[in-house]
Amino acid sequence: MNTAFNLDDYIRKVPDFPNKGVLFYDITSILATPKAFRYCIDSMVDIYTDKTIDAVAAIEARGFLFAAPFADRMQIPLILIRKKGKLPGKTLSKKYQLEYADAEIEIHPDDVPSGKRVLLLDDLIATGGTLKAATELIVQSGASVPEIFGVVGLPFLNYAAVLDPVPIRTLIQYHSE
Ligand SMILES: O=P(O)(O)OC[C@H]1O[C@H](OP(=O)(O)OP(=O)(O)O)[C@H](O)[C@@H]1O
Ligand SMILES: Nc1ncnc2[nH]cnc12
Repeated sequence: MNTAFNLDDYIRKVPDFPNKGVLFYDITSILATPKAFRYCIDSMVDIYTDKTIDAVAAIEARGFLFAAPFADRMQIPLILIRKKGKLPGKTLSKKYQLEYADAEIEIHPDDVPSGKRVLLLDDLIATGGTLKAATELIVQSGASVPEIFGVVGLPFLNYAAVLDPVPIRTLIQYHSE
C-alpha cells in the first residue's frame, strides 16, 4: 500500500449540497480516479485481512461501491441494506433520520449468517443514524456487528456516541463543515 497517498486530494467538497449549510464530501472523485479507488480497497483489505469478519453488509447506494470489490477480495458474503421498497421477498425495515432528511432501510434477514460477525460498511459516516439503524437490522437478523467501517468520517457530528459501543474505523476524517 502507498502510505504517502493523500486521499483528501480525491474527495470533492461541495458547499450547500443538497441543502444550504451542508458541506457535501463527494466520493465520486475517488471512483473516477483508479489509483484512489484502489488505495481505498487495498487499505480496507489490509485492515481486515487478519480480523475475523464472516460477512460484510453495506448501505445503498454509495456504500455498495466500496463493499462489492472488498467482499470479492476478502471472499466473504456481501449483504445489501437498501432503501425501502427495493428488496423483494421477506424483509426487516427500520426508520431513521439523516443529516438532511428522513429515511427507511431494509435487509433480507435470510441473507444474514446467523451468529456470525458482520462488518458494517459505508462510504461516509455523518450523524451515524444510517449505520445505527443498519446495526439494529443486522442484530435483529441474528448476527453481530463487531466493527463499523466508513471511507470518510465526520466525527464532529458525534457519530461515535450514536454508534457506541461498536468500534468505528475510517480512512479519513474531517473535523468541521
Ligand atoms: O451518518 P448519516 O447521517 O446517517 O449519513 C450517512 C449516510 O448518508 C449518505 O447516504 P444517502 O442516504 O445520502 O444515500 P446515497 O448513498 O444513496 O447517496 C451516506 O452514503 C451514508 O449512507
Ligand atoms: N456531509 C455529507 N457529505 C456526503 N455525504 C453525506 N451523507 C450525509 N452527510 C453527508
